[in-house]
Amino acid sequence: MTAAISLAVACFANAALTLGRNARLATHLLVAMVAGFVVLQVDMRTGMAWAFIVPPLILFMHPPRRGFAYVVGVAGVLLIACFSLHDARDLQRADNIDFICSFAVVTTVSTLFSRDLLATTAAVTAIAFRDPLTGLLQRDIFESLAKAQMKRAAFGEAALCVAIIDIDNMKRINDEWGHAAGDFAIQHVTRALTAALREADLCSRIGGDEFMVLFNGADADQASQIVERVLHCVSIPDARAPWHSEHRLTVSAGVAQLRGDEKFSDLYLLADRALIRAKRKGRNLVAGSN
Ligand SMILES: Nc1nc2c(ncn2[C@@H]2O[C@H](COP(=O)(O)OP(=O)(O)OP(=O)(O)O)[C@@H](O)[C@H]2O)c(=O)[nH]1
Repeated sequence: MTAAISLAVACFANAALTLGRNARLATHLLVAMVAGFVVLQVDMRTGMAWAFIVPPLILFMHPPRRGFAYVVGVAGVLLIACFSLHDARDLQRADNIDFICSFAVVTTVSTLFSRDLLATTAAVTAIAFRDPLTGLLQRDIFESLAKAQMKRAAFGEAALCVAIIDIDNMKRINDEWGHAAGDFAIQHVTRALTAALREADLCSRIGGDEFMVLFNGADADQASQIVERVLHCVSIPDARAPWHSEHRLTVSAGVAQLRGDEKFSDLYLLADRALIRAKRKGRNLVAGSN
């Protein structure tokens, strides 16, 4: 009865902590309570029977990568505690040996299952969050990450900028060398972005031939310099390009810096207007928003 009440209290505390977004502490608490419940059972047999829920519980609540080591650790401690606290004669009983073997099997199967789950989760995340042609972030994921970073930047000292980068004369590439050539151009620009951007910069293909970058900790001048590097990388000819030497691939860009409490849509508009100015000035240029 006491054990059942403590388990109920543990579940309640866990739910409260999880709702309060302290999920890690909630997990540790629940695992500790269940492990305590298992160890303090009146006899080893009942304790071991309850122990069966520990590995699946940990793997359900913990991210699988950490759950892998955590489950083995908790299961080991649990077994040692059961052995030390209960009557040693219990060990002689064949059915308890059966319990221990079954527990080991449940632990192993749960752990293997967690590895599968990890691989599946990674694959699904890659499909859901990434643009299939470029591997860059999907627009809506980029937008929500950018909004979160903008909120943080509004409270802090660090500057924040966004840039919109658009391939020049993409329609001509598609019309003259086909859509596969257009796709090649998009991938070429993606490679240039990956080479020129810093690790902290967020990048997305927000539309057909249009990319957006968020520079955290860079003002308009610094962001423009990085975008200039992108322009330089794009201009390096690729021998595999379907247009050979008949075309020179270039991009234009508009940069806007967060000055006050602008929303994401305001910054987008400023960067987009700057991009239009860069196109009007003759393309292959970076323009600022002022
Ligand atoms: N190959 C390919 N083409 C695309 C894709 N998405 C959009 N496009 C094409 O990209 C072109 C975009 O053209 P615009 O940006 O409007 O114009 P542009 O020819 O690039 O001219 P400027 O932007 O003014 O330099 C259109 O022809 C679209 O059909 C894609 O995923 N693959």
